[in-house]
Amino acid sequence: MTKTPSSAAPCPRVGDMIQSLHWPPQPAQQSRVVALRAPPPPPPPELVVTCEPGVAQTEHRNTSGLSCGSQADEESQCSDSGFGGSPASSLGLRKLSDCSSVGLSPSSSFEEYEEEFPGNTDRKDTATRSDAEKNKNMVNWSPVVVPLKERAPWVQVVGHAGNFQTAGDGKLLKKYCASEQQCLQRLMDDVLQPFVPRYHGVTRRDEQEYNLMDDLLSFFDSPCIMDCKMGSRTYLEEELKKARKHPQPRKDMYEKMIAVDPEAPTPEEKVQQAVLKTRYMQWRETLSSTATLGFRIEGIKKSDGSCNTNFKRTKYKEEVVQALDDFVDSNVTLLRNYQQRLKELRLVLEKSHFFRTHEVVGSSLLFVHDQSGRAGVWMIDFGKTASMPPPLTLDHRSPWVEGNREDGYLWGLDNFIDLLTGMLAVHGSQDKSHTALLLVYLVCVVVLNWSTQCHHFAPECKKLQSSGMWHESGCSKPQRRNHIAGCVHMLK
Ligand SMILES: O=P(O)(O)O[C@H]1[C@H](O)[C@@H](OP(=O)(O)O)[C@H](OP(=O)(O)O)[C@@H](OP(=O)(O)O)[C@H]1O
Ligand SMILES: Nc1ncnc2c1ncn2[C@@H]1O[C@H](COP(=O)(O)OP(=O)(O)O)[C@@H](O)[C@H]1O
Repeated sequence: MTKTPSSAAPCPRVGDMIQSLHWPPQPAQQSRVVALRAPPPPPPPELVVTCEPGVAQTEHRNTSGLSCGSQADEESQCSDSGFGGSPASSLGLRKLSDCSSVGLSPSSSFEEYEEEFPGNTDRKDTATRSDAEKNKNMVNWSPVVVPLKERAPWVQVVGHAGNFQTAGDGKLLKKYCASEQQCLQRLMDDVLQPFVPRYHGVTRRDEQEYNLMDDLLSFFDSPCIMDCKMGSRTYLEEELKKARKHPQPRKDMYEKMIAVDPEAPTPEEKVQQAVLKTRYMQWRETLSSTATLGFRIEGIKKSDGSCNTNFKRTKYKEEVVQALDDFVDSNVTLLRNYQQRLKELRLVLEKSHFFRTHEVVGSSLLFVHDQSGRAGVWMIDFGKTASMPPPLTLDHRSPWVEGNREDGYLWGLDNFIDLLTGMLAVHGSQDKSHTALLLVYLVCVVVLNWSTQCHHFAPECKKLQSSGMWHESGCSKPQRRNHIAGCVHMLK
C-alpha cells in the first residue's frame, strides 16, 4: 500500500466467522485466562463521522480503549535495515520486507515486544448472547482455553514499518489510507466480509489517524503466519501512467535491486543508480512466482519465532511447494484446512460485487494457524485496490493487457489451490505407500511367527527334522525362507 510516515497515508468488519473466533476483551484484574470459544464481541460499533477538514473521520461510540496509552511504533522481529518508502518519505521509514536480504531474523525481540503492549492481556468480556448465537454456526473450532501469558505478541511479517500499532483489545491500528478505508467500509457490506478483518472505523492516536481493524492474530496461540501477495500485477495502471508522465527514478529501489542481483539493472539504470518503481515492481514479479503463478510468498513467521522474508527469488512451483510444506511442517490436516478455506474464498470471490468491481492490486492473503490445528485465511491490504468506473467489471482471470485492468487475482488463487491439491495428493500417496509397507511388514511378521507354529506340517520342515537341521525354537535363519515357502505351499 501507499504510505507516509506521520500524516494520512495517500490512500471500510471481519465477517461473522472472524467475529466468532475473536475472544472478548477481559479486564486485567480478572482472570488472565481467556477462552477462544468465549462469546464474541458486540456488533461493530456505529461509526460516527466527525469530519475534520481535509479528512473524513470516523470514530467509535465505544473506543475508550483505543486512544489511551500511546505506543511507540512497533518493530517486527522481521525488520532489518532495508530501504523503503516512497521518494518523499523514505527517510525514517523502513520496509519490513527488506529483511529479505538478510533472510532469517532473530526471534529474540518477542518478549520485549509483549511487555511494550500490556494491552494485549487487557481484554474485557463484553460479548452479548445474541452475538454468540448469531455466530455459533460459523465456528468449527473446539473450545480452547489459552492462558494469556503464553500468547505471543502481535507481529508484523512484512509491509511498511511503522504502519501498525496494536490497540490492546484484539484490534489493530493501521496508518490511515483513504482508499483502503473506502474498501474496508465497502467490504463490510459485501459477501467477502468473513474473509476480511472486521473494520471499526477511523481513530486517532498521537495526532495520527488510523484505520482500526481486527487483529487476526488474536484468535491464535503462538501463531504461524504467512503473507502471500496475490495477483499477477503489483502496481496500478494508474502508477504506470504516472511513471510515464513524470518519471521518478528511485535510488532506494535500485539499491534493493542490486542487493538481490547486481546484474539486474540496465546500463542506463546503472549510470543513474536509480530505477522507476514500475520497473522495480515488474522485475520483482518476474523474479518471483507472481508472473508465472499469480501469487508470491512474501514472508513466513513460524511459531518458534523465526521469520523468513527471503522469498524474492522463490519462483518455481517446487520452491513454492517446499516453502508451503515447511510453513505447515508437512501437516496434512493444515494443508487440507487451508485448501478448504481457499476454495470457500474462491466461491465467495466469484459472487462478490466488490470483487467484480475493483482492481485488487498488491493485496495479500494472510494465512494463520497454530499448534491446535486452527487455520484461517483473510484478505488484507487494500491500499492499492481501486474501483472500476461503472459499468466496467473484471473477471480477475484474463491476462493483463494495459487498459483492461485485469489483476490475475483469481488466476493466482486457482494456481494456489491446485498447488495445495497436488501437495495433498503427494502426501496421500506417501501415506498409502507407508500403509502398504506397513502391511507387508505385518504380514511378514505374522507369517514368520506362524511358520514356527506350523513347521510340523511343512514337508520342508520334516525334511529338515530328518536331516537333523531343525532347531527346537523353529527354523534357523538360513532355513526360514524355505520353511515359509513350504508353509505357503501347504496353504495353497
Ligand atoms: O517488497 P519490496 O521489494 O520491498 O517492494 C515494496 C513492495 O512492493 C510494497 O508493496 P506492499 O505494500 O504490498 O508490500 C510497495 O508499496 P506500495 O504497496 O505502496 O506500492 C513498495 O513501494 P514503496 O512504498 O513506494 O517503496 C515497494 O518498495
Ligand atoms: N488485520 C491484521 N491482523 C493481523 N496482522 C495483520 C493485519 N493486517 C496486517 N497484518 C500484518 O501486517 C503485515 C503487513 O500488512 P499490510 O496491510 O500488507 O501492510 P502494508 O500496507 O504496510 O504493506 C502483514 O504481513 C501481517 O503480518
